[in-house]
Amino acid sequence: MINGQTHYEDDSLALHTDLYQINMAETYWAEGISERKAVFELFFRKLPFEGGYAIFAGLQRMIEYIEQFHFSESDLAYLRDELGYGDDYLAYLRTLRFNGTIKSMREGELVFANEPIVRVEAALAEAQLIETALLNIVNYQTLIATKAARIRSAVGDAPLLEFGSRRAHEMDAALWGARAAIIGGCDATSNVRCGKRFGAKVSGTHAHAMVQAMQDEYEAFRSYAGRQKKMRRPCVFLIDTYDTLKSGIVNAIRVVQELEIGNLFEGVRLDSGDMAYLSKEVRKLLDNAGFPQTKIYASNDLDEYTVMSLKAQGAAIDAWGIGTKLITAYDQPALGAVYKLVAIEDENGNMADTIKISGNPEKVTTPGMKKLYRIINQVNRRSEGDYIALEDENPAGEKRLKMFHPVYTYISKFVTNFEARELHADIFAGGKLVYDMPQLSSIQAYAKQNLELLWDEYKRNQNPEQYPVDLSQNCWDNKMNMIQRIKQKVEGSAE
Ligand SMILES: Nc1ncnc2c1ncn2[C@@H]1O[C@H](COP(=O)(O)OP(=O)(O)OP(=O)(O)O)[C@@H](O)[C@H]1O
Ligand SMILES: O=P(O)(O)OC[C@H]1O[C@H](OP(=O)(O)OP(=O)(O)O)[C@H](O)[C@@H]1O
Ligand SMILES: O=C(O)c1cccnc1
Repeated sequence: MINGQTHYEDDSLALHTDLYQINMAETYWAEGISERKAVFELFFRKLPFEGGYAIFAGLQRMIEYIEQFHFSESDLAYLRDELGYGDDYLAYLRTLRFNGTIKSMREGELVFANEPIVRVEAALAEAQLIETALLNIVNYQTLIATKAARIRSAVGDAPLLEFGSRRAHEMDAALWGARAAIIGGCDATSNVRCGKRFGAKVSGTHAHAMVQAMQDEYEAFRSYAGRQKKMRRPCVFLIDTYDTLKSGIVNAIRVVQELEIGNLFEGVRLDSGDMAYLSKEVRKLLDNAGFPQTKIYASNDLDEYTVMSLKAQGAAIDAWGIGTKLITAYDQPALGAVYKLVAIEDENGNMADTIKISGNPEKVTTPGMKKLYRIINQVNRRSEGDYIALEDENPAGEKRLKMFHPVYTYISKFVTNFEARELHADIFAGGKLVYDMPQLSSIQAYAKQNLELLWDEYKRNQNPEQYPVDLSQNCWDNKMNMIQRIKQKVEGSAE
C-alpha cells in the first residue's frame, strides 16, 4: 500500500490505453469475434502547421511497444480488483500477445493528409487494444519531426541544435522528441540520454548559472575554458549574463587569448536582446581579435519564423539552438491522426470492407485494404503525387496513370514515365518482427532525400501548394458503391 492505495507494479504498457478499448475487446471476446481478422489504418486528415508535408516518425517506439505487448499480472490484478473485470475475460487477456501483421511507412518518409501511415491486420481484439498507444506515439513524434524539418528549412545548412528537454511535456517527450527532431533535420541534441539510447550526436554550451555561481564572468569563463583545454574539448561561451558587448564578448576573447586556446574557441552564444544587432557587433569584435572562424550561436524562443526574420535582417548567426517551440510544437500542439477500421472478416471467413460516413466528405473513410504509392516522374525525379490503390492493383504495371482529386474529381491529370514506389514496409508478420530498424543517421538522411523529391512549391513554410493524394479509380468506385449501399440500408430501415 502507498498512501492508502494498493500499489501495482508499473511493469507493462498494455494499460497505456483508453478504457473503452478494454471494454470493446471484452465485447468482441464475449461475442466470440475477438479472433476475426480486422484491418485498421492510421492516418491524419490535415497537415500540421498549415504546412505542405509532414515527416513520419514513431516507428521505433511502435516496434518496442508491440514487441513487449502483454498484460502483466499486476495489470490483471488491477483490472480485477479495482475495475471489476471477470476472471474469464482476464484469463483471455493473460495469454494475449500481438500476433498480427503491421505495414508502415519508414521513419523519415514524407506523409500527407488522408494516406495510411500504418496498416494493422490482426485479430480484432489485438488490433483494437493497441490503437491508443500507436496514435499516442505517432501523433507526437511525427509532429516534432515535421516541426524540426520546417525549422531546418529556415536555417539552411547551418548547425541546428535541439535544446528543448527542459520544456518538453515530460521526460518521454524530451527523449523521443529529441530523436524525432534529429529525424527532421537537427544536427544534435542537448539530451544526453538521446545520445546514449539512439546514437544521436549530443552538443552543449553552458548556462548563466555557471557565471552567476562564480559571481564573476571573467573567472567563470577562465575556469570553464581551463577545464575544456585540459580535456581538449571546444569552448562555447554564453556571453549575455551581464552585458553582451561591454562584458561577455570582451571576457570571452580575453580568456581565449590568455589561455592560448584559439583552436578550441568554437563559439559564443547569444540568448537575449536584439540578436540581429548584437550578432553583427559581436562578429566585428571576433574578427578584429583574429577569430573569424569562431561561430555565433543564438538561442531564446526561436522558431522558423524568428530564424527567417533574423536572417532577413542580416544577423551574423552561424548556429541555432532551439528548444521550447520545437519540442512542444508550440504553434500546433497536436496532430490529429486517427485509427479507423477499413475491413473485417465476416462470419463466413471473407473479408468485408467497412466505412465511416460523415456529413463532411473529407471525413468519410476510404474502405478496403489498400496500398500506397508515391508516383515519381522518371524525367525530373520529382514526386507527382501519392496514389492510394486497392490491395490487388498494381499501378507500377501501367503505362499511363490517371490521377484525380478524391473529393473534387474534376481536378485530374495523366502521368506517364513514372516510378510507382510503394511506401509501406513490412514491419511485423504473424507477430514476428521482420524489419531491420536503420540507424538514426540513416533515417535523417532518408528524410532529407525524400524532401529533395518534393517540388519547392509544396515545401515552403507559408501557404504551400497542396500535394495531390489521389485514389485509384477502383478505390474511388469501391468507396462510392459502399456509400450508396449504406445509404440505401439506412433509408430502407428508416421507412
Ligand atoms: N532582431 C530580432 N528580430 C526578431 N526577433 C528577435 C530579434 N532579436 C531577438 N528576437 C526574438 O525576440 C524575442 C525576444 O524575447 P524577450 O523579449 O523575451 O527576450 P529578451 O528580453 O531579449 O531576453 P530575456 O530572455 O532575458 O527575457 C525572442 O523570441 C528572440 O528570439
Ligand atoms: O529558448 P528555447 O528555444 O526554449 O531554448 C532553450 C533555452 O533554455 C535555456 O534557457 P533557460 O532560461 O532555461 O536557462 P539558462 O538561460 O539559464 O541556461 C537556454 O538559454 C535557451 O534560452
Ligand atoms: O547547451 C546549451 O547551450 C543549452 C542546452 C539546453 C538548453 N539551453 C541551452
